Amino acid sequence: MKICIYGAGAIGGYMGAKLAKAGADVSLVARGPHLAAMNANGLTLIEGDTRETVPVRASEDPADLGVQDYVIITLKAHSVPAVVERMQPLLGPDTTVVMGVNGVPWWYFYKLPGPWEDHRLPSVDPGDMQWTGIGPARVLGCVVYPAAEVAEPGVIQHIEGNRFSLGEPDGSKSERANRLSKALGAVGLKAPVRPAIRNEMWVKLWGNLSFNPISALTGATLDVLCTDPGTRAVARGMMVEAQAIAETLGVKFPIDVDRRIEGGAEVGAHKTSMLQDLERGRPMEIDALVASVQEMGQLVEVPTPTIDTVLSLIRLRARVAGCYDG
Ligand SMILES: NC(=O)C1=CN([C@@H]2O[C@H](COP(=O)(O)OP(=O)(O)OC[C@H]3O[C@@H](n4cnc5c(N)ncnc54)[C@H](OP(=O)(O)O)[C@@H]3O)[C@@H](O)[C@H]2O)C=CC1
Ligand SMILES: CC(C)(CO)C(=O)C(=O)O
Repeated sequence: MKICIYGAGAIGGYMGAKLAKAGADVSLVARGPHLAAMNANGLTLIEGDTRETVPVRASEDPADLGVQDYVIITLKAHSVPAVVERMQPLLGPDTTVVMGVNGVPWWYFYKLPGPWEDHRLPSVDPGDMQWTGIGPARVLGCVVYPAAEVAEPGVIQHIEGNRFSLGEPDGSKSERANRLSKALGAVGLKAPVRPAIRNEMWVKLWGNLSFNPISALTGATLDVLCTDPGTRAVARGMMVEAQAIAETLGVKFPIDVDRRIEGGAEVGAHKTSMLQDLERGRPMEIDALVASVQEMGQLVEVPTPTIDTVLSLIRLRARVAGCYDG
């Protein structure tokens, strides 16, 4: 089974190191000093007290790697449209593409029964580039739970978690999902196949939608922003609006908003990825995490006054910092 991880930074590097260590046929698409370090010295994974280095096959050019059974995309959401053309050599008629990316996925409405079936989302898929160039029939949904970072080029620091939930857009228990689930399970990751992946996606998105921009606007870590009465109320307002949108689309939430905020607080003094990106002057995932939910609200005619307010603030904050051009 040939697996290629496209955008093997923190999350893709973590998964790639686990697969490579177990002898899987895995290759990585990466770039810059991180790619150079992996090719020179191998990929190092620090997990708990263990530090292990494995040789990996890595390239910036997908044409070096050939047609794959699975392409697992672990780029930041805004980086995907630009690589669709470049990834074509990896895609054959039977290639499955797993979107290991936070936020509302571009394929969200594919095979979603109801009035919006096959609707496209310009906020995450401008010009339908992914819908046309990857194709929703190839896609296996994924919710990414581990936390990791690139500690230095070629070195991945695992922080916590090992679950990558998988799910077909139509909820079926497919052969392709089961095969990947087993392959990831065999290397020590958890990859359950879920019958309703969108439900799980929204629970994760609740946090990213609200905690990420609030942390970037305030500089506060999760423990602080989830317990300060003012920012907690803002997060709650955004989550309640998101819940109304999702429920209109048929989503069922297994927990309530307050439990989700408590879960955020329990993570502790953690800087969200959006705050980290702002501090490092890197592009921020504002469209996939926040603008996409506003767009869905407009589609299903659910008002989003709190999301609108926070979105306008975070957009301007990010533009001023040179981290966003939307
Ligand atoms: N890190 C985490 O703890 C978590 C992340 N996620 C989500 O997972 C996704 C991936 O995040 P993360 O792993 O942190 O991101 P990273 O930025 O660490 O990884 C993406 C990698 O892709 C590389 N890349 C970008 N464009 C290209 C290109 N054109 N060709 C080759 N390589 C490229 C980047 O290089 P460069 O650095 O040069 O841009 C980077 O090394 C995001 O959606 C994120 O929100 C979800 C849960 C937790
Ligand atoms: C906020 C958090 C920890 C969970 O919602 C996250 O996923 C992120 O930092 O991007």
